[in-house]
Amino acid sequence: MGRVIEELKRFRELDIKYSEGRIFGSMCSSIHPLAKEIVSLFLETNLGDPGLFKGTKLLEEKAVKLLGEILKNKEPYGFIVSGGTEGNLLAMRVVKKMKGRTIILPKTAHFSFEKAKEMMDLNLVYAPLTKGYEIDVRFVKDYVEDYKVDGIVGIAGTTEFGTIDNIEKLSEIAKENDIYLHVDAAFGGFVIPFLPKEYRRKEINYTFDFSLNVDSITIDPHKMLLCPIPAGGIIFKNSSYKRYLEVDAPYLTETKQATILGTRPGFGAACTYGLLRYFGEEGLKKLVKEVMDRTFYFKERLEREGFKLLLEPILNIIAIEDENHIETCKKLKEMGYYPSVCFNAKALRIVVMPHIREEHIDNFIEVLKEVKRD
Ligand SMILES: CC1=C(O)/C(=C\N=C/Cc2ccc(O)cc2)C(COP(=O)(O)O)=CN1
Repeated sequence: MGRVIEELKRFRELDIKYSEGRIFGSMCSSIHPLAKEIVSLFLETNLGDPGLFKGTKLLEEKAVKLLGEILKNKEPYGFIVSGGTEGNLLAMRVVKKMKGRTIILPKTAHFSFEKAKEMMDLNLVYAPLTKGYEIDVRFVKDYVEDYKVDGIVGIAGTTEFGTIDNIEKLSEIAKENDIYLHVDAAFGGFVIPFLPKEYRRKEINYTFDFSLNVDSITIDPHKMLLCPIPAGGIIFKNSSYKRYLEVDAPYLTETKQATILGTRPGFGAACTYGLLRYFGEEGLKKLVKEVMDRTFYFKERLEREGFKLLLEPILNIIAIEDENHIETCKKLKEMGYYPSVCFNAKALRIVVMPHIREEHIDNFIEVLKEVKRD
């Protein structure tokens, strides 16, 4: 066995480690030490055959219940799945069966909806963005008055900018027109509810949960809850949505299966429950405050060096204006730094995850200055 491990270690050494402080474009981070212990406990569990793993299935149900509490839903129905992509795919599966195939969504929508379109033959209508990079609600309101729309997608914490669509207004449109509303809070779900008041702005509507007329929400533990991959979350308003998801699964210990993955790990559910119990509301508020403090340290340092941000950070995501953002990003990667780029704007994209410390920010800014000098 030692021979195999030695060979595998040589490959692992080729990976960049979050702890090196050079990964600036990831929405994942170093997993919490507690998670490592939970993974080893639940590594061989399979939620694809829950009758064999009754304890692990109970933990998934308890994790869904705790996510329901965060999302103001007393009777949540859902799963800990492989990621935000599977969460969004499951929501689109329900929309198509329940209502139909036309979905209106913002241009900031994650590309997982393009996968859903190809897999389910959806008709996606991309709504334009406001100057604040939120979905243009007026466009949505006008469009649904003229055309049949079956589902609306709003993003609570966009991948590119961390902006928050006005879910309250979208929920009013959805209710008035009997349209399904899915909220993609894959990233924002573990940030927005815990955002300190000093980082909340009066012009932004932060409400995105089931207190509104919302049918489903994606919320990913393997992003800001520091769970190991894979751990996505999909929560529906209640168990009435079950009938649109379940297929017969004759040879399993249970006769129905709803998720896209059949055989699926149980440690994601165990880590979600374990870390939610470990952190609690105060722990998550502390974690979010830390990354927001560092986001604004980053902002101030950048602006002091003459860089311009595309918008004031809303969550722990920074967009740095750059006419040659693709080239700049390429050069930074050649120098060993890994930010990302925006799609709907000429800007470098930075996600300030917990593994990024102030000294990493200082080093990044020195390298960025060098790249921009050349
Ligand atoms: C709003 C939204 C997202 O920002 C998102 C992923 N985002 C970012 C995924 C990512 C993670 C680590 C990394 O190094 C690079 C990218 C997904 C898909 O989530 P996934 O399937 O878990 O990747 C859905 N919605």
